[in-house]
Amino acid sequence: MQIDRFDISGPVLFTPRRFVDERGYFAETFRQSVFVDAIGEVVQFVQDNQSLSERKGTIRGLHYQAPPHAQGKLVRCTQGAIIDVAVDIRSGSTTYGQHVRVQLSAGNGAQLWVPPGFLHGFATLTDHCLVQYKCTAYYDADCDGGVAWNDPDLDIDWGLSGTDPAISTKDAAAPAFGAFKTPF
Ligand SMILES: Cc1cn([C@H]2C[C@H](O)[C@@H](COP(=O)(O)OP(=O)(O)O[C@H]3O[C@@H](C)C(=O)[C@@H](O)[C@H]3O)O2)c(=O)[nH]c1=O
Repeated sequence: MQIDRFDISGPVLFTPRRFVDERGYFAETFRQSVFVDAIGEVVQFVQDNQSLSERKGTIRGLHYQAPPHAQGKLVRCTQGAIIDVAVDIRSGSTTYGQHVRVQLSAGNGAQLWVPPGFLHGFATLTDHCLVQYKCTAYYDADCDGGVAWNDPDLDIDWGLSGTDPAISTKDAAAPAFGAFKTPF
């Protein structure tokens, strides 16, 4: 397992080793001991999610779930490719408002750990994009929140270069980052 860190503390990129042979490959996609060692704490995943985005240029985000139901997420793309983004919204963090941005794809097998205290979102770079993620807390609609994906203060490059993005009604109505009060 290759483990990469960022200038922003918290998020970690995991890239499982692939054992390639004439059949294809084998990979351990999750190993608790390696994961716990890398993030420096014990967490329990209680929910697995999967979303299919039919078209390239779909954006889901930026989302968070507020305490007491805050979620850490381990995100991967198992069909197609995405730009995955985690924005630091931890009060008092020296990197508050800054983000980590990675490409996750079926090809690279990489997985991003998005800890509690981060907004999360992704943009699909291909049609028929399948994204799967493990969560450390159950979904709770009352704690669900978001921030505008295209907020100029966040200045996120979603890698869409002019493509008109497909956005949910909920995400299109999300508040600006400046109007948002972090619950973390
Ligand atoms: C996230 C979620 C949604 N739902 C329901 C609520 C709603 O009717 C429907 C679609 O929900 P959404 O529009 O919020 O789905 P989506 O926009 O895909 O939301 C997801 O986006 C990514 C970026 C994340 O980080 C996730 O945590 C989650 O917020 O599914 C659940 O039942 N359980 C869940 O865990």
